Amino acid sequence: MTPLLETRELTMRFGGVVAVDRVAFTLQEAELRCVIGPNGAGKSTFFKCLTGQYRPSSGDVLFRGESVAGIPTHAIARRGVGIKTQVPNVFDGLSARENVWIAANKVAPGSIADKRTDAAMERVGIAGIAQRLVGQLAHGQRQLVELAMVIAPEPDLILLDEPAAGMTDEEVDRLVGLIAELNRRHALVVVEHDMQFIRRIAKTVTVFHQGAVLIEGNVADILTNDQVRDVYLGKQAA
Ligand SMILES: Nc1ncnc2c1ncn2[C@@H]1O[C@H](COP(=O)(O)OP(=O)(O)OP(=O)(O)O)[C@@H](O)[C@H]1O
Repeated sequence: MTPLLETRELTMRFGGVVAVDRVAFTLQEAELRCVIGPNGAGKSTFFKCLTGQYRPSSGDVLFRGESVAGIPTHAIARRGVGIKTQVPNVFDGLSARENVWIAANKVAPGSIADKRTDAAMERVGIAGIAQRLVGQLAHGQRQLVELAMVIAPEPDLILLDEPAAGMTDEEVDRLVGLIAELNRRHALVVVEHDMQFIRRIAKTVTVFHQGAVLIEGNVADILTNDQVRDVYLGKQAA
């Protein structure tokens, strides 16, 4: 079966630094995959190659078997990929609902956008702040508005880069439940540094180290793996 998302020999160099080194990654329909690794392991660069923020130096990224390497982020989104980057992507001067509506309207204009906007806000739990200006919301609420913007176009695949960053404990609790709920309808790739968060959401985990995949497996095995512990502690992998 053609994977939903695949990378082949994916490589990204910055001058002499090989940030992503011939990575082969496969995600099937309906999967939830977490990508972890210590600082500088290449997670963000890998994410940016998936989302069109970077054009890979070599290798390929395939969505449903078609190459998307190097095409712009908005074009990848239009193919059915919801993307939440680390950089906020909201209009502060507009209401929460207006922001979500703009995202929905890009893919399905008119009354369908209205329906999808309300459904996404309900799913994320922000219907109560629909009319509030985004610029006046707390950080965690803004993150939820961004998540509603990601799901409103009803993507097949959702890519999240460090979604728990800067959230309060309460907001993280909510995000944990939300990711499980999202995974009932969407495949997800979650890039995350925070191991406590990973412990709570992950099923299958891919560990990056020095730009390459060190190991892949179920979360319980990964979190008790000696090699993984060593690279997090800054020791050389065996
Ligand atoms: N724009 C860039 N120019 C030059 N080098 C870069 C650039 N972006 C990343 N790198 C280098 O590539 C390597 C991988 O960085 P990357 O940010 O992808 O790692 P990461 O796993 O996301 O780390 P972190 O958890 O700290 O965000 C590092 O050595 C980093 O210094």
